[in-house]
Parts: sequence; structure tokens; C-alpha cells
Amino acid sequence: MTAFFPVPADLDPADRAAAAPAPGQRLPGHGRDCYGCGPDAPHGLHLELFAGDGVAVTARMRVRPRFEGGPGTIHGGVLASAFDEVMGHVPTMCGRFCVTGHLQVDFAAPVPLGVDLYLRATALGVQRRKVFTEAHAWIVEPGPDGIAVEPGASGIPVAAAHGLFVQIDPASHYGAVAAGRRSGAQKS
Ligand SMILES: CCCCCCCCCCCCCC(=O)SCCNC(=O)CCNC(=O)[C@H](O)C(C)(C)COP(=O)(O)OP(=O)(O)OC[C@H]1O[C@@H](n2cnc3c(N)ncnc32)[C@H](O)[C@@H]1OP(=O)(O)O
Repeated sequence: MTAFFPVPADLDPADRAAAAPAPGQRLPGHGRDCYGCGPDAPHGLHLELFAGDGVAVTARMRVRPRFEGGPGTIHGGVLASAFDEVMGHVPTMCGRFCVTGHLQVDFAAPVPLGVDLYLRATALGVQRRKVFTEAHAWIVEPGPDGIAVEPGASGIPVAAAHGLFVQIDPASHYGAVAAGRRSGAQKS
């Protein structure tokens, strides 16, 4: 399920930050209006993110009708966004703020609307400011309380992804974006 992705052979290990949330703890997310994880984003994915073991991050997402691409199935760009979000949180487990430099998705099976997806992302390693990640997504059966649980052996694998995230200084990165917007670019 994995296509070509140039992961350097000489990566350094990605170490879990001492301040990283404990495994199973809900992650705060990027902000209430974040398209991926924000609870107030009206058209967002509403991913729920959790710290995993090591530098892993897990997430669950209900595949809502508004995510439709082909009839009755998720749009590939929505699934790519979900991978971007869950992999984008991996660097925070190493104490780094990063943005996506490269994102690659392998789609293995159609995902019907209405199911719950479980995603798990982890770091392959780091090189200077770069954090290399991989992730997988499974369809899971709802548990007794109607909430998707970790798939274990019963999950149906549907997609995999790789990402390259580049460490930034949030103040200068987003400050430069804001300055550009003030100088003429319009937010639609
Ligand atoms: C207060 C907290 C707020 C929250 C903060 C976090 C929010 C996060 C929200 C996340 C939301 C979800 C996630 C989102 O949606 S993030 C939104 C989508 N992503 C972006 O908007 C990023 C746009 N790109 C950039 O800003 C710059 O290009 C960056 C910052 C990425 C690099 O420009 P910069 O000038 O800084 O660095 P550099 O060019 O010297 O590159 C550095 C190294 O990286 C390597 N490289 C770069 N690109 C690629 C590539 N495509 N393939 C392979 N390699 C690449 C490069 O070769 C070099 O390697 P090396 O020479 O070391 O070997």
C-alpha cells in the first residue's frame, strides 16, 4: 500500500519530548477554528487527536456526508487532509512546531460515508529541521457506546501516508503571512 517516498537512510531518531502528553491523553489541537482539529470549524474534519506511545499520534474521525467525493464515499482530498492533520501533530510530540513540506497518500480501498476512521501517525526520524512521518488509516466498527475504538486486528486498512514536516518559528512564520495579508492579499 506504499508508493515511493524518499526517506533518507541517515535519519536521526525522533525523541519524545519530556513535556509531551501521556499516551491516551487528548491533544489540545491547533486551534478552535483549525480545519482539521478545530471543534468550531463549521465545515471541518473535527478530528479527535490523542497522544500515542513514543512519538505516535492517533485520531478518530467520523466520515460525514459533507465529506463525499464519489457517490457514497469519502473525497480523497478529505482523507489527505486528515492524514496531514494527524501527521502534523507528530512533531509536537518531539517538542517542535512544524508545517507540511511534502504530503503523499496511498489510497487502498474506498471509504464509505458514515463509518469511523482510526488514524495512527508516527515519526520515522528527523534530519535537521525536517521530521519524516508515516501514517495509516483503518475503518473501525463502533463500540458499544457508538464511539469508534482502536481497530486492533478487526480494522480494515484503507490508506497510508507519508509526510515531511519542516520546523518553523511560529511567530516569524505566521507573522510573515499576516504581514503579506496586510500588504494586499485578501482572505476569502
Ligand atoms: C503558537 C503555536 C501555533 C501553532 C504552530 C504550528 C501550527 C501547525 C499547523 C499545522 C496544520 C496542519 C499542517 C498544515 O497544513 S501546514 C500548511 C501547509 N504547509 C505550508 O503552508 C508550508 C509552506 N511552505 C513553507 O512555509 C516553506 O517552504 C517551509 C517552511 C516548509 C520551508 O521553508 P524554509 O525556508 O523555512 O526552509 P528550507 O526551504 O531551507 O527547507 C528546510 C529543509 O526542508 C527541506 N524541504 C522543504 N520543503 C521540502 C519539500 N517539499 N520536499 C522535500 N524537502 C523539503 C529543504 O530541502 C531543507 O532540507 P535540508 O537542506 O535541511 O536537507
